[in-house]
Amino acid sequence: MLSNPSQTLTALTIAGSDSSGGAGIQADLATFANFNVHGLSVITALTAQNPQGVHRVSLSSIEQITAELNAIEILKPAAIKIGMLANSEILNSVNQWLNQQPVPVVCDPVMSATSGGSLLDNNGIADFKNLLNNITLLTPNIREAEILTGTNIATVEDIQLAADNLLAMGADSVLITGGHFLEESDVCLDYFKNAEQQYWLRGKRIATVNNHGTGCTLSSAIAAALAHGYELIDAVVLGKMAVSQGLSQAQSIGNFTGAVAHPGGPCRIEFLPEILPANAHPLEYKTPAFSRCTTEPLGVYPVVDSADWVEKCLAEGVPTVQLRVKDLPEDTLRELVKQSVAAQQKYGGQLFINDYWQLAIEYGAYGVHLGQEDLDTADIHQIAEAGLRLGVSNHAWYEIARAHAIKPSYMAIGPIYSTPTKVMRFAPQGLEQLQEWVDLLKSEYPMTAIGGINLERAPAVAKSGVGSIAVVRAVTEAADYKAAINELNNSLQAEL
Ligand SMILES: Cc1ncc(COP(=O)(O)OP(=O)(O)O)c(N)n1
Ligand SMILES: Cc1nc(C(=O)O)sc1CCOP(=O)(O)O
Ligand SMILES: [Mg+2]
Repeated sequence: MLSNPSQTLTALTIAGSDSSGGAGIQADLATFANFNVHGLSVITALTAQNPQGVHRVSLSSIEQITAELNAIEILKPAAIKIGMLANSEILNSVNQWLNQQPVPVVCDPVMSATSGGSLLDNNGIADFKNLLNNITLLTPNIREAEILTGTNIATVEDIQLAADNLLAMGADSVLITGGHFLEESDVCLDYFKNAEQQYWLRGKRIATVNNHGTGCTLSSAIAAALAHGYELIDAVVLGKMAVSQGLSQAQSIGNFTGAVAHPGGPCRIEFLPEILPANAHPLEYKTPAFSRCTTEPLGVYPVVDSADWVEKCLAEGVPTVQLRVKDLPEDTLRELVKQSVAAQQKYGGQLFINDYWQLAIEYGAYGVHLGQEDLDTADIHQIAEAGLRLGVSNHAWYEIARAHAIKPSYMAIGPIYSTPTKVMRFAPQGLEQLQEWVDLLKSEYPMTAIGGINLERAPAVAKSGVGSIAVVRAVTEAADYKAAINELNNSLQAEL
């Protein structure tokens, strides 16, 4: 899933062995390998199980578990995944060791096997809250959330309440998975919450009985992504994609139910989850219907700060242009938008207005370009209903999943290289990340790449197949802007 890092990354799973190979340590190590992370393992218990049931459980001694934990410490796991803990004695000794660990911990509160056998005794369940202060992300399914909170979960509101309870019990963040919620629906809804944010993840429901190891795969995939240094919210998206893709390829074993597959390789867009807008009800949210762009790919895309520049670029035949201005008085802004729309009517082309979506609607611009922060406040449905196109900026997996819920007219990816034009919270993506996102998204969205792209870098960017290059300085600071537009266009045309 994630490419090879420059040095070996390690992640640790503390879990039980599943003799049938689909869950537990076996699933965790396969998942780590898929994410190019070296897996360390501390085995809390050996289970003799197959798809018909758990036949026997043999617990590791506390001495053995402690020795293994201490032994692997020098290999510096960059993230930890916790699965089966079996009883309160093991739980409390693992917890004591976790107190000294400075890395993120993802915990799947394993209580029973898919086939029904108990994997955590009642004292362990009672002591579970002891562990929660050391947990970065808890990933219970509905049943586990019910047991940990002592509540019944039947509705969207019940899930939200359970998440609040689990946070109050001490977990930093919680992801309640919805595999067993609204099972007849064609979507699967998971709910994420922490002190900073809450959102619903909506993914395609993969209807299969071969789902052994789903919770193990999700939690270890998130841990592996954290080991790579991803933010938690991005790691959750990557974990969800790995599970959906794995379920889509899961097969039975002979006549027996099988487990989540670990196919590796690039992810397909059908497995990219949507992160629904924060104020949307997950059962009522309607995806806006944005018009497609007229000219796709979007081609050379200058991002400029005056109506004069809009006109010069459109006169030069660029297919797409953006008016991007900041901190101007209302009167000046109106005049700029009005003149830019007039230039578009004269020369044709696709004019996007950055930020000022109401003015864009009022003056009949071709489209609006919004950043992720703007998505919190803009009325997305109003923009779509007014017939304007929408472009959205993306800098991370979380943002892509968020934009995917809106189905914009195009997706912008940036910053590809570092740029002095704008203070960015994100490191440069580089060409490899650009390529991964182009391969994932291009079948559904026209795309553009932005950030630090100049004439020398344009051929390499165009090679990704992105189909469009958005630039500020490469046009507005060029000695000869017409020649610059021409050269950028040549780079793109060479890859069509
Ligand atoms: C084509 C394109 N991509 C990204 C951006 C950045 O937009 P945004 O995140 O809204 O940031 P500001 O431009 O408003 O600073 C863009 N403008 N155009
Ligand atoms: C406005 C903007 N948005 C970016 C993003 O990554 O979202 S990068 C960027 C600045 C691009 O300027 P230049 O072409 O001069 O590097
Ligand atoms: Mg903006």
